[in-house]
Amino acid sequence: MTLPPLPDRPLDICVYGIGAIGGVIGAHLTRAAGTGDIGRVTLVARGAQFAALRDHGLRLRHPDGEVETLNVTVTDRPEDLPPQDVVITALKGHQIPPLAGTLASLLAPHGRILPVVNGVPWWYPLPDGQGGTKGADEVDPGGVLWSTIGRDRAIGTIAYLGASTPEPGLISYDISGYLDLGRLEGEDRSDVTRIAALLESSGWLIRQTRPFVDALWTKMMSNCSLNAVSAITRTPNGTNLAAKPLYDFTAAIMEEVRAIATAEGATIEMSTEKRLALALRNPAFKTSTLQDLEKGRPLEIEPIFAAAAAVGHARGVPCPMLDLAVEILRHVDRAHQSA
Ligand SMILES: NC(=O)C1=CN([C@@H]2O[C@H](COP(=O)(O)OP(=O)(O)OC[C@H]3O[C@@H](n4cnc5c(N)ncnc54)[C@H](OP(=O)(O)O)[C@@H]3O)[C@@H](O)[C@H]2O)C=CC1
Ligand SMILES: CC(C)(CO)C(=O)C(=O)O
Repeated sequence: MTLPPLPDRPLDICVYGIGAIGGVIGAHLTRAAGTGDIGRVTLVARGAQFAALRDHGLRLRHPDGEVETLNVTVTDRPEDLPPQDVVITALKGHQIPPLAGTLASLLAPHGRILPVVNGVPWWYPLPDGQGGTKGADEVDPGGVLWSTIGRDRAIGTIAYLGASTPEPGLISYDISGYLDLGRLEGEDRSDVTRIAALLESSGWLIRQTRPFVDALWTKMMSNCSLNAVSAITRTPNGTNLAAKPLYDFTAAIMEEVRAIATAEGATIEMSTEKRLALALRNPAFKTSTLQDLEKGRPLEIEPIFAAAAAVGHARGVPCPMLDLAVEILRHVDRAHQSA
């Protein structure tokens, strides 16, 4: 990796996309702005969310129900911001490629990007068939992020938590959790260590699972199954898992993703039964895919489900249940978008 090191001063941070996850991360960082290693913290939002945050601050509903109001520095004009040391994107997978140029311009030459995203991340290297690597086409069509931003700048970031946006300006932190940060084995991790410490100082629980592919595919196991089934049925995990055929469908996808993970050199330690039992602890939680469906938004089908299936196909791992879920979701999404 030939990136210049991060500067030896507090780091300016921009959180790009203030929805559920960006709202929770942005709130924590804003509270800690100007302390320790955290410099200025700026949020990038748009539309009604931008107006509400600017005019009334960010209201964070904690998992215990308490609501905290924070004054935030927010803009809807990222092009006006000075170069940032760290950019955290909390966008849907399909919302990132169109922002490749904006994100590249926003980053200082030494800037790092933390894409908090479910699914196969755009920086995840897959064989290009010519002895090199490339990103997943389903995630980064045409390799625009790969070539414009560059995968070296990206620090893998996985959100193990549940959040939602009930109304503009209100971020609901529904299921408390942690962020898992990492790079692939063999890559320089000094920036990971520093940014992990910085996030921890803002009140986050941070893990740095090694090898990081284990964390990545463990999360993928949940998303490909729980998120898919909830969007197909339009009901939360608790309702789905109470019906044996849906429990079995969810579990079958989990096992397929486990096999794909193994082919990718990753180990998913958690058993399918344990993961499903964990989901049942929050039976009413609506996955982010179900939240999108209910809000009439496009679903993250290609970056999460189709990309995972594509990795399976490329590795020769059969994943018929995941394929079925992808096809049903594409139909659901098409019907929904044309309604
Ligand atoms: N919600 C959850 O519990 C979890 C989500 N995740 C993952 O985290 C990622 C983020 O998800 P989540 O927070 O739920 O998504 P949200 O849709 O809640 O948030 C995305 C935000 O980015 C905004 N945005 C999109 N494009 C732009 C743009 N060009 N300029 C400014 N703002 C923009 C959206 O605005 P607008 O509303 O106008 O589109 C929205 O506010 C996803 O990959 C998701 O799968 C991971 C773990 C849990
Ligand atoms: C909370 C969880 C793990 C559910 O699968 C998730 O990541 C999501 O809703 O996107």
